[in-house]
Formats: sequence, C-alpha cells, structure tokens
Amino acid sequence: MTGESILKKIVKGAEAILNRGTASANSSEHVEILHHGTGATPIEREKQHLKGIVPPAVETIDLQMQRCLFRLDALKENPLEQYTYLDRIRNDNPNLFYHLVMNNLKVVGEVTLVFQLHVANDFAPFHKATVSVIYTPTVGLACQEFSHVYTPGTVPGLFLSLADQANLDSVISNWPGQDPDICVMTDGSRILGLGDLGVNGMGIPMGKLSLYVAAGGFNPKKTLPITLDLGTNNSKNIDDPFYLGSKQPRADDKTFHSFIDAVMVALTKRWPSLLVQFEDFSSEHAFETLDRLRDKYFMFNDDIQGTGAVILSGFINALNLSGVPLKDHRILFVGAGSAGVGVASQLMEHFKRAGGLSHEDAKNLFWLLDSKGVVTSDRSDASRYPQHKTLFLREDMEGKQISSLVEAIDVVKPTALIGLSAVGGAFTEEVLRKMSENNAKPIVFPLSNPLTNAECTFADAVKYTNGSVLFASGTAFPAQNHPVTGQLLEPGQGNNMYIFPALGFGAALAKASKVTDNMVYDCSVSLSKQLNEEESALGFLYPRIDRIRDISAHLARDVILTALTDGVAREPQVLSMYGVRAGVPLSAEEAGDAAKSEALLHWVQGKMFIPHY
Ligand SMILES: NC(=O)C1=CN([C@@H]2O[C@H](COP(=O)(O)OP(=O)(O)OC[C@H]3O[C@@H](n4cnc5c(N)ncnc54)[C@H](O)[C@@H]3O)[C@@H](O)[C@H]2O)C=CC1
Ligand SMILES: CC(=O)C(=O)O
Ligand SMILES: [Mg+2]
Repeated sequence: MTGESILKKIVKGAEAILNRGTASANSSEHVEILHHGTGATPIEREKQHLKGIVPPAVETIDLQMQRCLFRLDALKENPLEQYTYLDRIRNDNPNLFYHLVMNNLKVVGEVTLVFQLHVANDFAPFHKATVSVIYTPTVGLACQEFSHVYTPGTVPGLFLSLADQANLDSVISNWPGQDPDICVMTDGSRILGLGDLGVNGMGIPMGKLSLYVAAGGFNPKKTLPITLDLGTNNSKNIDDPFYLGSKQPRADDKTFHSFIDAVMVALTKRWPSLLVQFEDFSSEHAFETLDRLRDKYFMFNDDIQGTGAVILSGFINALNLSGVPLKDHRILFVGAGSAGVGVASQLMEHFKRAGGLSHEDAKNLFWLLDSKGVVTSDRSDASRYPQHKTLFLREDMEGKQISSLVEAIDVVKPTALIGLSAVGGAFTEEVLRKMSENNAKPIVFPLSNPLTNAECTFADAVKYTNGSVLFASGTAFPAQNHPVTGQLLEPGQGNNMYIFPALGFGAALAKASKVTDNMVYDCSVSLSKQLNEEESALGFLYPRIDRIRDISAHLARDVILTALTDGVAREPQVLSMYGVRAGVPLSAEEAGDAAKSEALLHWVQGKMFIPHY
C-alpha cells in the first residue's frame, strides 16, 4: 500500500470512528473499549465514563498501528523488548495486536506513512516482519528468558502440573477465558532446537496460537495455551532462582503417559470439541502420544504432521523445478527425530500416492543421518533404536557405517538435503559445494529453528551453489542477489506455520471427530498449489507469507472437504451444504462440485476473525 492510500484509509477510518454507534454500559464492554484506548469514540467515552481516562486524541486503529511500528523500529536492536512490547499489546488490546500483526507479517519494499515522515528509507523489511518477533526466531529467545521477563499477575496460559494430577478438573476450571476451540500444548521438553526449557516453553503455545488467529482465523478469545510441568532436566532451570516451574527431574515415561492421559480426559470432559495440538514434545513422546491418542481424541502433532505437510508442499514445487524425475531423487535427512521422520514419512506417502512407487521403492530413496551416523539395520546400537527410526532403516549398506555428513554425501549423492538436526551450521561450505557439484539444482532445506540452529544461512547456500540452490529454511532469511545475474532471490520459509493454522481451522470448523492422514496430506498438496503467477515465475517454493489469510481459507476449505470424504465431519451446516449425514463419507465426485466448493470457501472466510473496534 502506498503512503497516499494509507493516508486515505486513516482519514476514512477517523470519519468512521466519529460516527460509530453507542455502546451499552456492561462491564466487559467497558474493559474492551477502555483497551481500545484512543480508538474509543467520543460517544463511547461519554457512555462508558472514559473521559479523562484515555488521552484526548481520537485515533483510528491504523494510526495506533503506525505508532506501534514506530516503537518497534526504535526497539529493533533489542528483539526481546520488541517481543515483550507486542506481548503487552496482545494482552491489553487484542484487536490492535492482530491488526498490527496481520498487516505486517511481511512487508517488502514498502515504507509506511509514519516511516516516510520520520524515518530514513533504510528500514529493513526483515525488521518489520512481525512474524519474526512473535514467532521464530525471537520466540526462541523469549522462551529462554520467559522466567526473567514474566510479569506477575499476567496469565500467559494454563500451567498443568504433575502435582495437580488428582485435581485437574478443578485446575482447568480456573481458566478465566472463554471456552476454547483450539489449544496448543507442550511439556517444554524440546522447544525449537533449544532443548528442554521446562515451563519456559510457554512462549511456543502462545506464539503458535497468535498464528492460529492471525493466519488461520480463530477467535483469539477462544484459544488456550497449555504448558505441562513435568519437571525439567535442564540444570540452568534448576539453578535459576527465577525459574517458574517445579525444580524436579523430568517424570519417567510411565508417569508421563499417565499424566497425559489424565490431562486429555480432563480437557475433553470440560471442552468436548476442543482441538489439541501437541507441540515440541521430545521425539519419542511425540510419536508415542500421537500413535496412542490420535483415534481417541481430536488432536494432532504439529512437529510430526504439520512439519511433514509443510515440507512436502515445498518439496513438490522443488521437485518440479529440479527437473529430476521423482523416482530418481535421493534424499538425505540430517536429523532423525520427530521432525525428520515426520517429514520423511510424508514425502514417502507422496512418492507412493503421486509417483506410484511401491513402499519398498519409495523407502529406498531415503537416507537418515542422526548424531551417530546413517541409520542402518546393522549399526551397533540398532537394537536400541526408538520405533520411529526403524521406519527408515537402510538395509543395503553391507556393513558399511557412515558417521559424517560429508561421507554420506559422497556415498549417497543426494539430490536433496533436509536439515532437521538442530545443529547450527551443519551444512558447511564443503557440504554445499558438493551438493552443487552433484546437482544442477540442489534442494537444500536447513529447517531447524531458531535462526542460530539453522543448518546453513541462505547467503551461504546461494554463495556455495553459485545461485543454483532450491532453498527453504525454518526461520526466514533475508533475500540475496544471484552471484552471477544479480537477480534478487527470495528464500522460502519451510515452517509449519503455513499448515497448522489452516489444518486446525478447517478441522475445527468441520467439527471433525479426528484429524485423519488424508486431511493432513490434502492440506499439504493444497498448499503446493497456492503459488500465484508471479510467485511461480520467480521460482518460489512457498507463497508469500503476507497472503497467508487467503491461503489458509483455501487450505481450510480443502481440509473440510477431506473431512467430508473421510466421513469424519460433523458440523451440520457443512453436512447440509453437501446433503450428507454425519459418518457417511461424501464421494470424491460430489466433493469436486465447483459451485459448492466455492460456497464452502465463502462460508470459511465468513468464519474468520477480523480485528476491528
Ligand atoms: N521448520 C519447521 O517447521 C520445523 C522445524 N523443526 C526443527 O527441527 C529440529 C529437530 O526437531 P526434532 O526432530 O523434534 O528434534 P530431535 O532432537 O528429536 O531430533 C534431532 C535429530 O538430529 C540428530 N542429530 C543431532 N546432532 C546431529 C549431527 N551432528 N548430525 C546428524 N544428526 C544429528 C539427532 O540424533 C536426532 O535424530 C529443531 O531445531 C526444530 O526446531 C521442528 C519442527 C518444525
Ligand atoms: C516450527 C516448529 O514447530 C519447531 O521448530 O519446533
Ligand atoms: Mg515445534
């Protein structure tokens, strides 16, 4: 948007604000309007006895947003301050927070009105992307500092402690918010690539839920962040006088599972249709809980399923650009945890469904490298592999064990290198050069978060592959110029934030009885088709993040359609649109009805939260 059009919008908004209707004087509205601050109309101020309480100026939400941006810019050398500043706004004035976030997810090549007036044009777009503050990379820092920056009296979410296992009903009933539709739950045991942060991990459910609202369309009042306190094995937490969780070693596996079961029973007793997203659990627990609970509860695991779906989507586009037929790809994963195996499984599913490969043929295109080497059937620790690793055992290495990444590249000659190891810088100059020597267009995805854990930067990937790389990273990197042509290259962000808001929104709107594999897979394929003409021409793997709302609406619609064809949708309005009964699968042919699908899209869009006063 140009400075002139922003100005017009502000003037129009100021007229609207002066004309806005009266408000009744009930106490919750009083608080809400008080929180609009200078956005309260003169009439509202009169009726709600706010005169003198808010400053005299009457401002539009756009002007308030500009002030916030100005403040964020002033704080750009201190990301944690930016984060806490935004967090205060999120608490006090959610409408302003989401207006700000949604309008500044990513702004490229644009200078807003206030910046034109006050700031030189060197304001880097990277700093203006609110998503980088409320999500990765800054959320990682915010988690590490959670116990230090916590303001007593604020309610970041619900803390459920092992010590309260017998009283979970009563603890859950203390939640002061509205009945939630969506909850993100972590036990803080593997926060991004930062390890066990204990209850400091609360920043992750908060950040993910902000995206459920901004990108997906959930009502912020109906979101619930949960952090489970099962102890911590991080000595920094134990030694920290300010640590906000229990200073005990993590519970054993049996206690962990019994607590998770008790939590799920209590949550669904109180809120039967609540969708629970499991997030950042240590890998074995992530797989075990998903396997055990997925058919019993309305839940999914974001690190396994959301990440699998988002990376498959970018990979489908990279496959097309690579010029290498699907069956000739060789994919080397660096990292074989919840994310690595989740992504490998989703890619393999696609190779079977879209490429027509048998299970064995598809599996043979994958090599997984963990901290001890390539995962083979005859490695010395093979009998102790956790179950998830055994899905991708190499059985053809004839006793040869490979422990280094460089050696693995020499032996495997991968067309694609996927980093989910949390080892920052693992894709060295030598690694990247080898990928470039072996492939005309190497696929290199350093997906670990936050920024410091990324396996390589975009700058290095471009430099050491001479600009030929097909790239996506978990945390956004700034654009680079092609070393030969000088063309501006914009990197893709392969982060599950493109999937979970829409998968969750679609599943919740459908009132699905469960999240099926087909819903996850179709959400992924749908995302791969969302590139517009310009993005396709530029060779993007993912659409621009500032289009996320529109994209999420399409993805959510497709998730609902799959819930219908899987026979798990229960929302009466959705069922009646297609004339089916709950539990009766819709045929693929009926699901393909273009007019109905358009009507469903409009229905989804109409359900999306829009911040306003
Ligand atoms: N881009 C995205 O959307 C997502 C990114 N992630 C990131 O993926 C990373 C891993 O997550 P999880 O799989 O849950 O963690 P994890 O700790 O279970 O897995 C890490 C894996 O890396 C391996 N590893 C460690 N050092 C290694 C080395 N030097 N060489 C080769 N392998 C090595 C480990 O053996 C393990 O298999 C984290 O940084 C996380 O932030 C996770 C989910 C989504
Ligand atoms: C993005 C995400 O879910 C992770 O890094 O764990
Ligand atoms: Mg995660």
